[in-house]
Amino acid sequence: MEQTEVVKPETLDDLIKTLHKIFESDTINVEEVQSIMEAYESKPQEWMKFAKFDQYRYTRNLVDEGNGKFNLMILCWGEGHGSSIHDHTDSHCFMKLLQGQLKETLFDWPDRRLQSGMVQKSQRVLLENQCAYINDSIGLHRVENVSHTESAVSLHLYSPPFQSCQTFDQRTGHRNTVKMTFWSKHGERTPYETTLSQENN
Ligand SMILES: N[C@@H](CS(=O)O)C(=O)O
Ligand SMILES: [Fe+2]
Repeated sequence: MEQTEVVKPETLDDLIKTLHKIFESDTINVEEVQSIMEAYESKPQEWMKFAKFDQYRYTRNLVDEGNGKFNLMILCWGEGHGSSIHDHTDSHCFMKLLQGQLKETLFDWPDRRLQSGMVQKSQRVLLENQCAYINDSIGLHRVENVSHTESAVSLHLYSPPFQSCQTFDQRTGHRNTVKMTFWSKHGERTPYETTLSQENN
């Protein structure tokens, strides 16, 4: 596959422009997107307007709709906040750390017939500016900010965009489909009613 030279995006706007270009193509090169996202050096003043925290759970804040090809969003994780075990609805998922650290735990898909517990496959800590990648064929994950003193902020790109995912009970492997909502869009808080159904955390 054709891999264009990785030019370091100097700003978040720069990164967004480059992503628009890359996603004009119908085939996407995972390594290319990952390196571009990793090459952007996080500068809080560039993303602060999107970083809105909630006291109780992580928030999802839409940054850019990628011409319908991807959703780019900033997730804000307070101390001790974490997601459930979940899938990514057959999309590509890129996750770059803008601030702090996040622990990612990987799981295999549970066998529907066995109804047994889910055993973790691996675990890693993502550091500032690193960019991880997952999709449903790699498996499922849980993401947590395990710090008691530092918040964390991450930049996620999903392609194609999706509005719901499946969450899994670690003890039984039982799954639920949950709707995913935005705490804010383009820096503006989403009206209250539309955020009620968020359940992935
Ligand atoms: N995939 C999750 C965030 S994470 O835990 O990877 C979400 O979009 O809410
Ligand atoms: Fe995820």
